[in-house]
Amino acid sequence: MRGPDGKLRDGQQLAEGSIVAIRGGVVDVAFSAPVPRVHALVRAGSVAMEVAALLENGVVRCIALGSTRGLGLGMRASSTGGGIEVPVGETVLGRMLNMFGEPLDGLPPPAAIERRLIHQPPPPLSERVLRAEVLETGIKAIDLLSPIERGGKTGLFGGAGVGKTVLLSELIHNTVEHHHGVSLFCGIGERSREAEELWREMGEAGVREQMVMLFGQMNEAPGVRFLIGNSALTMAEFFRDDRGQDVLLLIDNIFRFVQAGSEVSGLLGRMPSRVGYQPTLATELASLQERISSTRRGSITSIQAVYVPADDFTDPAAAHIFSHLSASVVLSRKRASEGLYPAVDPLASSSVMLTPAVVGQRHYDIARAVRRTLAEYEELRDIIAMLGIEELSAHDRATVARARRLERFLTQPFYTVTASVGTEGKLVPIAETLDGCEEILAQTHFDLPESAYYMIGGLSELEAVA
Ligand SMILES: Nc1ncnc2c1ncn2[C@@H]1O[C@H](COP(=O)(O)OP(=O)(O)OP(=O)(O)O)[C@@H](O)[C@H]1O
Repeated sequence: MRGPDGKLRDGQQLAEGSIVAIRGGVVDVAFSAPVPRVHALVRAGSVAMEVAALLENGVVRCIALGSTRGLGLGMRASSTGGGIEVPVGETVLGRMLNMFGEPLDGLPPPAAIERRLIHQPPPPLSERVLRAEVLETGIKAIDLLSPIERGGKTGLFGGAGVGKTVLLSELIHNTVEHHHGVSLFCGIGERSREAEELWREMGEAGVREQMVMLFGQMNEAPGVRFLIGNSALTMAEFFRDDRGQDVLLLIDNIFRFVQAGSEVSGLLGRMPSRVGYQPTLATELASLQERISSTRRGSITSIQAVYVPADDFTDPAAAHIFSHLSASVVLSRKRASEGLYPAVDPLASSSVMLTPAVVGQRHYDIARAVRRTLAEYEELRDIIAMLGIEELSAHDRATVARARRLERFLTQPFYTVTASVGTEGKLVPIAETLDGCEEILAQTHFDLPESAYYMIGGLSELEAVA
């Protein structure tokens, strides 16, 4: 690739070729020597492409990173042999950029300290560290049942419309302001409207200056949605490695990265594998996820929304993403339909942080007791539906009473939806969440109706009512 000044760098040689085939977003270009290598950037007119495969006789197969409209057979294409680079450094902070690091916010391009290739190896194993530290979010259900690991990876799983984006925005609201370091938001294949909203909200909250936003939304070419994660990581790695900072990386939605990989794979003519996904799904995902790691120098804490197709958690994409995470917050449609927001499924959500050694014995015991109570209630639900609650033993009735209160206590008003719901959002420290759950498990204040526990902050609010 030419430098920002458009000139060739030392040792680079311009290769000229011509287009011999175009199939959707895949373009074949025939080069006489030198033939560009895999991941080289090729330009034809205004269209940028990345070499994905080398065919016979100097023909390279490229993925277009924009619309191929206007390209024609025989058209000239050129490559310097260099790969795609993005600007890195403090000057990208406060900006909204695309996968090339070009502005989407209408301002001049960031004057970068340096430009770096978007494909980079993950840090070596010997450099990695685990800190076993919890990132408190102020969201009761998450802090209690699925604590987020600082420097780890958390997934927010859910089918369409169960509240992934709302929860991710709330997490941004609750953590970005208190985060000492930089934040990076990477939008992959979601709606552009959501991108615009987030950009505006971050500006209003005054946190934009310590944040970079990269977007490759659903209207972009599959190649863009496939590569934008790499662009984001290259920028994040600069802050982690060169500046020794803690980076908060938010991704909405990592499933769209897998989906884009599948589109690209199809266009490249590869035979699909299980459920139609690309045969390279595991490798592609790992090459991105492994770069998201914490090292001796700095950390990357990532929170990734994961769309689960047709609410099927055995879907290969969801299952593979799951295997990379240290905490999984699973959102359930049933809870969302009952209005129990955030719709966190207490039995399906998990975290490697939830051990006595990390969160302490008391937290661990309360979380287990809450889970057990809710699991017992789940089993009793069928009997209640068939025979009515009167048929239950006194012991079971008490379990149901506790479970229904816990369920409601774990709901919480969010800042993100204040305008549409009408209640001001609330942050609840983990100590208050633990006290609250303990009191419910001990059946304190049981004279109050269940509804008193719904959409409150800490249990002290209940005492005010009582
Ligand atoms: N915590 C909440 N409190 C109140 N309403 C909520 C909450 N979370 C989600 N909702 C409701 O659910 C709707 C869908 O939420 P959201 O857009 O976050 O879903 P999603 O899972 O990201 O969906 P998609 O897969 O379509 O992107 C919201 O517009 C809102 O009406």
